[in-house]
Amino acid sequence: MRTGPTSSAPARPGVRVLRDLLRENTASVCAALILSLAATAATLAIPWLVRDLIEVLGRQESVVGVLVWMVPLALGAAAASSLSGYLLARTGERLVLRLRSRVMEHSLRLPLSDVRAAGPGNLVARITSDAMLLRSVVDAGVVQVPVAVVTALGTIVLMGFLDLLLVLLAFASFAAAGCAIWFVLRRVRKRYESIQIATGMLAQRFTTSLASLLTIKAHRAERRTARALTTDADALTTEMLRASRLQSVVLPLMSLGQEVALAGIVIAGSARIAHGSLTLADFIAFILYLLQLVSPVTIIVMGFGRLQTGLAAKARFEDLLSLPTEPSEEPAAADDTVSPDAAGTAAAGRPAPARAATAVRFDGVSFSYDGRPVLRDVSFSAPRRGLTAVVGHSGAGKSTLFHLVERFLHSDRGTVSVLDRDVTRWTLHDLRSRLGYVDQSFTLLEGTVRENLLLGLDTPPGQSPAELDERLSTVLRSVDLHDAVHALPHGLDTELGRATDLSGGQRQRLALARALLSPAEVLLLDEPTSQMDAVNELRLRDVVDELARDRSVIVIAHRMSTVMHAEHVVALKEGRVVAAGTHAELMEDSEYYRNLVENQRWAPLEPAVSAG
Ligand SMILES: Nc1ncnc2c1ncn2[C@@H]1O[C@H](COP(=O)(O)OP(=O)(O)OP(=O)(O)O)[C@@H](O)[C@H]1O
Repeated sequence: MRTGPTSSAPARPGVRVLRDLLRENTASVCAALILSLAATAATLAIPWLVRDLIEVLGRQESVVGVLVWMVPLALGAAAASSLSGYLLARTGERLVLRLRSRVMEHSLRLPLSDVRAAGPGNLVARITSDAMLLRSVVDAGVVQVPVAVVTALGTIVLMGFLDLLLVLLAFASFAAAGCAIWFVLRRVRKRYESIQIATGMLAQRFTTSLASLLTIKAHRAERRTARALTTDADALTTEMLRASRLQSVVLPLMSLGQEVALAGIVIAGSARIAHGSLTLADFIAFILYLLQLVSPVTIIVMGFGRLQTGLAAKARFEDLLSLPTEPSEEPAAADDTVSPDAAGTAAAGRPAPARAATAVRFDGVSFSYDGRPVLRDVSFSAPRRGLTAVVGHSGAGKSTLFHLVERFLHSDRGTVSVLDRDVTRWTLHDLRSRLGYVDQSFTLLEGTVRENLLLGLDTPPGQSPAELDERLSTVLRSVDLHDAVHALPHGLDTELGRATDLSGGQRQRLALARALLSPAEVLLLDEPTSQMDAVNELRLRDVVDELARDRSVIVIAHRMSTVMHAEHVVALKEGRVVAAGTHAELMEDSEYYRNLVENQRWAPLEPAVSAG
């Protein structure tokens, strides 16, 4: 089975999410790095100047010469450090913004099957918690840890100038603690991978639960759903606690190393002072450097911890961004059935296939979901103009036909053509701009009525805002929605989807109004009147007839009235076309169709007329 247009395309290897993002912010990162190094250099000089100060005081000389250096250096270090911190935070925020928009756009361009497999909640977790974790790679990995390493090395070198033996002593204590910490941090990274998976699962279940809230409430399943969510939250907490247990030993291990070093140095240092091989000023400077070493070592240790978690997030981003998106702009292969035909495309203002005899054609098409055959050797065609109805029992494969036309899915065998051209030879953009699609759940986006109506239109219908409003009003009137929309708090500019929404039938009519505005040559309507009352259905049938006058309208119909009205009816049974023709022909020739009509719940709205 191929479940998406791109599943045959090779995965993009080696998406370097961090490198790409950093490249866009090189200047800020470099500035932050330079400022931080400058602050480090100034900080390193301070204990040395303290040593000079003690010596000057010992000789009872003026301290002004030393303070002239010390004060500006201390103030400069503070200023440079704070500016570097701000630049780093700004870069981090920009990076998160860029990353989020890249992930959101990429997710929207993925094949439907990949989005379903990943789960919307998991994708949401990428732009929330994972984005923040990746940010820490920039904070810690690009500036803080490298600068801390430089600071620590510089401090150790200066300590070496003061007393090499004491340095070796300090180094041995820190090295022992460092080895233990390294071992712990490696395990922390593994824990964080599990934490992010658990976070994604929780987000996924919560998102799905909120989307199904109506059903949950109607079935009084709040408590049961909350219990399932709590189980997922528990799993997350367990993982967090495991990570916290590991992390909780890191700082004490470091303190222990520092205390052992301090104790050893005080003992050894006192002995060396008594022996005359170390001055008091050098010893105090050495202790100051040792205390100063704590900060960079803490940054290194904690930074490595954050890096581990950030790198785990980075790997997840790279996995997601490596998934190939739908190829929207691949060049269409040469096809001599296609040529500019301005007359046929005045509405759309773009080239269309010339001599297109059929709007949609299926030639020996088979398709299966995970090896389970859904369509078997399907062949039929829908003419360039007029109404074609597709009928069949629930689960017969009717919606799957539309998904193949739209290239949401790819056939296993056979060819699907639109306007006499194999769908795989259209660019996705061109293909989908020629198709108008009203899906089964007549989905509206969260946005205003106006935005919903204009969705997918490259050019608004109307030169001026007044003309546009007039056009929208006409279309709304034709689906009997004009008064309902104008009764909304802000009319066309009312936000739908949250506090204000439409009824099921109104949503359906709005989705149809959107199709009416579309200049698409082929309209695919998946049960467009399922939620309408008889009056609205009759009205809508007239609208569809009007549409079918100069375009092809293919409708998946459960209502008898729609089917009888069609010029062409295709009957589908368990994924096979069992009959095709007019309603009258099928009533005559097809037992399956007769049974469908006789056993159906559809009630004719008017006496049957012979179609075709
Ligand atoms: N995403 C999916 N993954 C796996 N199987 C699927 C998926 N979508 C649909 N199916 C299966 O494919 C078969 C055909 O589904 P399809 O939605 O095309 O039927 P239909 O004729 O449109 O049904 P209905 O009239 O109830 O909408 C069904 O058996 C269904 O269970």
